[in-house]
Amino acid sequence: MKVAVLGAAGGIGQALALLLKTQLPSGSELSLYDIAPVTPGVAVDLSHIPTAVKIKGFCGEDATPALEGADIVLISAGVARKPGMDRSDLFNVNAGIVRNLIQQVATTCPQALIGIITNPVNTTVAIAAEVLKNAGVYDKNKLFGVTTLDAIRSNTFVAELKDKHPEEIDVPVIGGHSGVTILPLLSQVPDVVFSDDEIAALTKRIQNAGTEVVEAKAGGGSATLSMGQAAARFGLSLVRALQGESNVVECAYVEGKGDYARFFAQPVLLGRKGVTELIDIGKLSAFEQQSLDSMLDILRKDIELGEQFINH
Ligand SMILES: NC(=O)C1=CN([C@@H]2O[C@H](COP(=O)(O)OP(=O)(O)OC[C@H]3O[C@@H](n4cnc5c(N)ncnc54)[C@H](O)[C@@H]3O)[C@@H](O)[C@H]2O)C=CC1
Ligand SMILES: O=C([O-])CC(=O)C(=O)O
Repeated sequence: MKVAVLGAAGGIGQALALLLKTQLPSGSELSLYDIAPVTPGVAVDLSHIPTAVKIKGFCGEDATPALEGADIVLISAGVARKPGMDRSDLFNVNAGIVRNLIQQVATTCPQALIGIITNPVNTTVAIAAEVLKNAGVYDKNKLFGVTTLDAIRSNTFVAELKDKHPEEIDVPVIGGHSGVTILPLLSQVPDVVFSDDEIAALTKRIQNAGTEVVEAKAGGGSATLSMGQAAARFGLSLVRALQGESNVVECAYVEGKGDYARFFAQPVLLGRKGVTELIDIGKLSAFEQQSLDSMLDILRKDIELGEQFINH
């Protein structure tokens, strides 16, 4: 099993690489790539941790050596938000970065499962899909926008509010990954009852949680450590699915049936070939249905922007 992290010298990339070095199954290979010259050094640093995971670091313009033979590629390369910015403000820089990296994935490891972390996820996943499609190697079951951070935040905030253990809580989060497109399905959390006010406040906090971190870091970037944890959880779920484990379910932003938008975050069953089943989003409360209806225009426009960036 080989996992490649692109953007590995960054805040997310380094946290993710550390978690993968300590948690990937024995015999795995971990490959770190970033344009930053420090990247081989990050790999040397991590290589001193005594786990049976081989690690190598690569830097410069060419990601190919890092991608050769990769089964899973996780991409966090790109710029992060500063206070006052929206995720969509990152499009100008990050769209080109994702396009270039995915072009290299398309030629070097087209069969790999790909997880896109780089924002704006609503748009960068559409960019990746179009690049892969134009290269003739697109498999919609193998491309994921990583929205796991929305799920782990929801679990944390609900547990805090209801005095539960966070690991007992599993909130499905659907839609996309920015502002009102992030929709936690709080009505589906078993054995927890919320007042209408609690639902409204929690939903807003989950939608604004990225901004909460951006403001708290005061110009020093956005979520990196919690995102490292979220990406590691998602990446390790992909590993378990590739190894044949059954019942591996995660919420992720995928190209599904198109009932709501071409790409939509929802629970998916993972298997050896990526998504093996789209799990229905179930029954929504009136509040959730209304929130879903009113986000769709925004989500569809975000997706269109990515498609046009490649096919203009
Ligand atoms: N999906 C999600 O839930 C989340 C996504 N993010 C996004 O993840 C991205 C990365 O965030 P951080 O790690 O905090 O940023 P960072 O600035 O700490 O790291 C980004 C890394 O990307 C590298 N990079 C830039 N251009 C590159 C290229 N062409 N090829 C390879 N590497 C390149 C940089 O050298 C840097 O090491 C941002 O776009 C951020 O908005 C952040 C948090 C959550
Ligand atoms: O808010 C940001 O810019 C980073 C991000 O996606 C998150 O923390 O959810």
